[in-house]
Amino acid sequence: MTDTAAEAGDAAARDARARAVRATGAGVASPAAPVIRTRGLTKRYRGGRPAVDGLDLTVPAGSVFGFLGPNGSGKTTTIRMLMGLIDPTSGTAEVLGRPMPEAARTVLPEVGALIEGPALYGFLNGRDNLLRYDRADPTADPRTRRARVDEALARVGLAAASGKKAKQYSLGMKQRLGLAAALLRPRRLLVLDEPTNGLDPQGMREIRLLVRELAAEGTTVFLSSHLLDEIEQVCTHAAVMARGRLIVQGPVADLAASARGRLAVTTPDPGDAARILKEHGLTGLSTDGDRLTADAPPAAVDLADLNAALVGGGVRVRFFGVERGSLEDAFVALTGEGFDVAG
Ligand SMILES: Nc1ncnc2c1ncn2[C@@H]1O[C@H](COP(=O)(O)OP(=O)(O)OP(=O)(O)O)[C@@H](O)[C@H]1O
Repeated sequence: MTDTAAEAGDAAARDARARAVRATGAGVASPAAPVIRTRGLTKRYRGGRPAVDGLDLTVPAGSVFGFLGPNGSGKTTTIRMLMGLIDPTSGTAEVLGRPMPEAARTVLPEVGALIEGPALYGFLNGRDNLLRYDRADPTADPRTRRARVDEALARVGLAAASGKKAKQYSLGMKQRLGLAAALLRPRRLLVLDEPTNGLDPQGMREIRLLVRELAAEGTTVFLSSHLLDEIEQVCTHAAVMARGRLIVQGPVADLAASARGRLAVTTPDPGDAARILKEHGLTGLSTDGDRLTADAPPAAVDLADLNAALVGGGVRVRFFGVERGSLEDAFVALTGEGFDVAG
């Protein structure tokens, strides 16, 4: 297909979606409505398999929603469709209850976004970069501009560094300045694409703290990450992507709990312990020094009986218990693959 034909196809699809929205009267947001909702959202770049394939995503209002997946799983492509930067091949996306990309003009002023690093002028200092952003917003009152910029700088901890040129900023400072730009006006939704990518541990902690603060004030935060522990630390909800498809979504606590977890035993007698656990039908045994783990037994098995069997068999038990499943366990169980956290 030529570019023009592809664009014409996009335009036709957009018109069809707009007609469908008008016909159903959708597009009027109710307070309890999800902040993001996609149905069958699909993007196929030229040739190749879909980068995003039939995505049904529901992001509840007030959540910190982690969009998790290994590199190349379709996270950025999804975010770009949600923000109206590219058209879907098929399916629909609603942001703040309105259809995207059709309603981009009214939706985007209520959405703060940080996608693929902020666009900054290196030769301007932090404050002047923000003044530029604020000036570009036709709805921003010039009389309160300085106060707004100062507040945003303070918010992200850059007040003291605001006179420094942006090109002298560390990656973490640039990221925080980008966030400050997103926070120049009140937002109902913040969309952050890998906000801690490339940051040192201290920078990561600062961004996570800020995300929690914003969420506490009622802003819904949608953030993508390829870091499982990051999602477990800051998110209330998560969706897991693999190869363009949604694997699972829901409250983080439920997702982690759905993983069975592991029985762990610490003992100076690991050989005897392994034999006894095997005799009691436990599977997935693995020993590392004095620590033994196994798939958690089914609920019907009383852990007290298992512990008594070990002690009765002469095993000296230092620790015995089931360790909670992590999001990584859930991912591995659902996909049968390891989660590639490198990168
Ligand atoms: N403009 C493009 N043209 C063609 N293919 C693309 C384009 N952008 C992304 N892709 C492909 O689509 C797939 C999904 O990429 P995407 O960037 O959405 O994933 P991601 O989960 O955000 O990964 P990363 O964390 O590496 O950015 C990949 O196979 C990628 O190579």
